[in-house]
Amino acid sequence: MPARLILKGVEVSLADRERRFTLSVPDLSIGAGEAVGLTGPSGTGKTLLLELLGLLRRPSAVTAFGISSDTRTLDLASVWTPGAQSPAQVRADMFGFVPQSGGLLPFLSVTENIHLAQSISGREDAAWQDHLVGQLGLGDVRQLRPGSLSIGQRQRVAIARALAHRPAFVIADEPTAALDPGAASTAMGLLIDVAATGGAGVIISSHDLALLDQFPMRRVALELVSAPGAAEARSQLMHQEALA
Ligand SMILES: Nc1ncnc2c1ncn2[C@@H]1O[C@H](COP(=O)(O)OP(=O)(O)OP(=O)(O)O)[C@@H](O)[C@H]1O
Repeated sequence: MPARLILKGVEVSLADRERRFTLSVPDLSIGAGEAVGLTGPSGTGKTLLLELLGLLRRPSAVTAFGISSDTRTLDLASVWTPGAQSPAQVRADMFGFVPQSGGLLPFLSVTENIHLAQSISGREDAAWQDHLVGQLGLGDVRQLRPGSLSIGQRQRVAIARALAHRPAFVIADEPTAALDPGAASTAMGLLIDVAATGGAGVIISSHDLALLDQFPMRRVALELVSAPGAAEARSQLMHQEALA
């Protein structure tokens, strides 16, 4: 059985002196090769949810949070326990990230940026790297540095880099926000296709509902559920029908 990311009864909070925000995920499951679109009004916790999934935030409550397959279950809630595999190790091993605007290293070429993900994880695979460069239409610019690429090309490099080490899951936070509608649609389609080809599950946040509607993916949304004026703002993950 391919890997499946499973969350049940998971909560994560942000707090400072004046306020507290809690995101609740009653139930979320993302399978290998599956694409999930994440939406929700500004401030409902989309980035926080993606940070939780990518082990950048420690959950405050967990019934189940793990990656399961036939051969093993990796308990993601235990990565903060001393002596366990660290969040950074598990993150580098299991996840790829596509940030809002590239996040590429400016002094490395396209190929070197993509290859870095393989060398960090110890998963060198020149054939897969060449496949990604080809599928993402980057063959003609592979020797160039990010500064001489268009924004759309940079996002395609970021997609290739996120998938280069064959992660089980890809987390994309507003990956097309900086692109014009045509380039956004191309990049979104490629992200979904390339992730599926690599057998990776992908979760993509976007404000652009019309863009998400172009692709046949499962949809989840965050909604604010706290009463107005409540001491703690609370948001919750809801499941929606795919519209495409
Ligand atoms: N230190 C903090 N303490 C309490 N609440 C916080 C803190 N930092 C951020 N928040 C709140 O957490 C909520 C979730 O933020 P997050 O950035 O995840 O939302 P988002 O849905 O990604 O927003 P956007 O669509 O505008 O990017 C926001 O309402 C924000 O105001």
